[in-house]
Amino acid sequence: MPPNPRVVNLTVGLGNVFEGSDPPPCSHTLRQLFLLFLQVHGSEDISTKTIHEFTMRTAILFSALVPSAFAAIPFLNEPDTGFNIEVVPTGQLPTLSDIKAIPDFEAAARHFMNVSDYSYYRTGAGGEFAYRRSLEIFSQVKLRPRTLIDVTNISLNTTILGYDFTAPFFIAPAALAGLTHPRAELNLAEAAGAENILYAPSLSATMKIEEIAAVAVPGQVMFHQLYVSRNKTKLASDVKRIEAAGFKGIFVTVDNPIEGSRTRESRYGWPLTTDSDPKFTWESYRQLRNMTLLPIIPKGIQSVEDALLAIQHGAPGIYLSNHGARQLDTSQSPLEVAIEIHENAPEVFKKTFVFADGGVRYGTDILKFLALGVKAVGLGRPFMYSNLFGKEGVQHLIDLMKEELVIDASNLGVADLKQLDTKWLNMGRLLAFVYRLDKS
Ligand SMILES: Cc1cc2nc3c(=O)[nH]c(=O)nc-3n(C[C@H](O)[C@H](O)[C@H](O)COP(=O)(O)O)c2cc1C
Repeated sequence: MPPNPRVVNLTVGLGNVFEGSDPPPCSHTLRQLFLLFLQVHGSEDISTKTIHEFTMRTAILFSALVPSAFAAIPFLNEPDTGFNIEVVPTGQLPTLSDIKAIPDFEAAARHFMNVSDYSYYRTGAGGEFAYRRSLEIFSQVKLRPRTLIDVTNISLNTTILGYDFTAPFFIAPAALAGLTHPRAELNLAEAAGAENILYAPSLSATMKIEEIAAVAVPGQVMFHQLYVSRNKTKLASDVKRIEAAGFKGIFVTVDNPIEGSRTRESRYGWPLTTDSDPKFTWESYRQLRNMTLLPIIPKGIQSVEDALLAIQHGAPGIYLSNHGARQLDTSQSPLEVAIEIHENAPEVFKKTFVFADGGVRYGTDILKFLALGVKAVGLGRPFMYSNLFGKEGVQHLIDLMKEELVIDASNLGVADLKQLDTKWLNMGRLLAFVYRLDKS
């Protein structure tokens, strides 16, 4: 018997609806389900009511099945794009020109670094569920390209808190760059200077605050990360040193009242690199702001409530981050935080400058953050891995990302990055993956 065209249309349509799930349930399965449904109901009638009932039941069925299907997909350190690190002799790096995309740097690092040092960079907290989600969530967010748009003049130039840079991405603060290169943070600062992108060294850097500042090229703007020390004399001294060395802004880390439980790293006896004050509150944030004229941006905002509190307490910017998922496992990914804010208090993106990082590896990842209203997007681990190749490696990463961004923006049909908004994203599908706050 030829298939009933109405059944075919309906099931193909439903296939599209559920295509956001991964793997997509195919139209064939849906057709079988629908035929089964008709059989159970003992009816040949395909009325609107029957279709409606079938749709509702199938939706319920798939909403139960899809998350488990998704969870069953094994995590890939890097998607397979044909980079064969196995041909490189053990203990050697590939040639830099073989690094064609940002994830290649991590494959090279895992191959080259000793397991203890690699584990320090790579570690997430707990079972690393948040680490994996921060990376995987981007592939669940779909782009909606527009066509027939002149994209010949895309500029990546951007302004961050009044300072001009050549790209809307930056080098996020990460401790101990010396594990990858003897010149440690100096390479990162120099590459950022040569390319005119923002770099914010960590307070737990291998090099001293002043040593990093000394390699800045004339006019180069850098921010600095700050942990709020329990020792108030040290805290005052840290702030003064950052200011005196010429840094133009401070990211104060607020997502680590105490260090996270980092299982992978703990196997190798890594000591704590911070002495964060667990008593640090919004009131102390106000006091900290009185210690300097530099803008102090809370780094590690993970909810719409805290984004609003930061604005209430006069923060000149906020930084959405879960510390590379190193603090609290199963904390929502920063992309989800951006969505949460966009859904519940979109004015945040207008009232304050929003930075974000976490799992960013592709040009499209950056475009998704920008579409939600984030203005500057950070990368942590990739830059640390790129430092294995020295300053040249860091610059190679920056060039790759700039190139990808232009290519991706062109194919998305965005002539000007400032035009990006959620119309370029499939928001409906996206919201199916995030926790939506109860507005009642
Ligand atoms: C090895 C390592 C060290 C880090 N050290 C710091 C730090 O000292 N201060 C801080 O605020 N964040 C630190 N972070 C978090 C980064 O600033 C950033 O939030 C995170 O790496 C972004 O995620 P990504 O690695 O997926 O890009 C560190 C991250 C890594 C991987």
